[in-house]
Amino acid sequence: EHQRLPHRLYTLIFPLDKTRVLLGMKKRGFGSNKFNGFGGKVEPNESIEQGAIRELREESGLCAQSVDKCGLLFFYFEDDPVVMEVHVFVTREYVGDVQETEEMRPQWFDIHDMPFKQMWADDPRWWPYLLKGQNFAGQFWFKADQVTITHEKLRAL
Ligand SMILES: Nc1nc(SCCc2ccccc2)c2[nH]cnc2n1
Repeated sequence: EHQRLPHRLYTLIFPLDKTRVLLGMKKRGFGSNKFNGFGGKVEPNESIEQGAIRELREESGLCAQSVDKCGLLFFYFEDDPVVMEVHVFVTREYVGDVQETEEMRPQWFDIHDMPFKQMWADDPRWWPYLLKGQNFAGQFWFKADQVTITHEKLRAL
């Protein structure tokens, strides 16, 4: 029988504003000291989309009025059996004032000047699809260092 590896659901959401994207410098926990979108685990009592909206509000103070699904990413880490299933969203309609939180120090970046050196190693691979509005699906296999990508699959949907 085909043993499916256990998956855990996560969200990742990027607020866009014309030629800028809001990223957060993660101050603690998983992915700390990297710029990333806002996100985290999906709670049992919410949809994936509601989870993305909740995380954005909790981590940046922004309330998304609408979100667009833009990608699906699977991350495998050496010596960790649980696969991260990350649903990626963008939002262009949001209200509220950006604020620093315990989790995140938000910062706007020009989309053509992304701080990729301070982001996850896979991000430069799928960001061109996100910017072109092309939905994408990707799988990335990492070494235990969480930096080295040993294998990847990525395609436009
Ligand atoms: N951009 C990006 N993001 C993540 S995790 C995003 C989802 C998450 C998970 C846990 C806490 C908060 C947010 C990545 N993992 C491996 N490569 C990656 N690239």
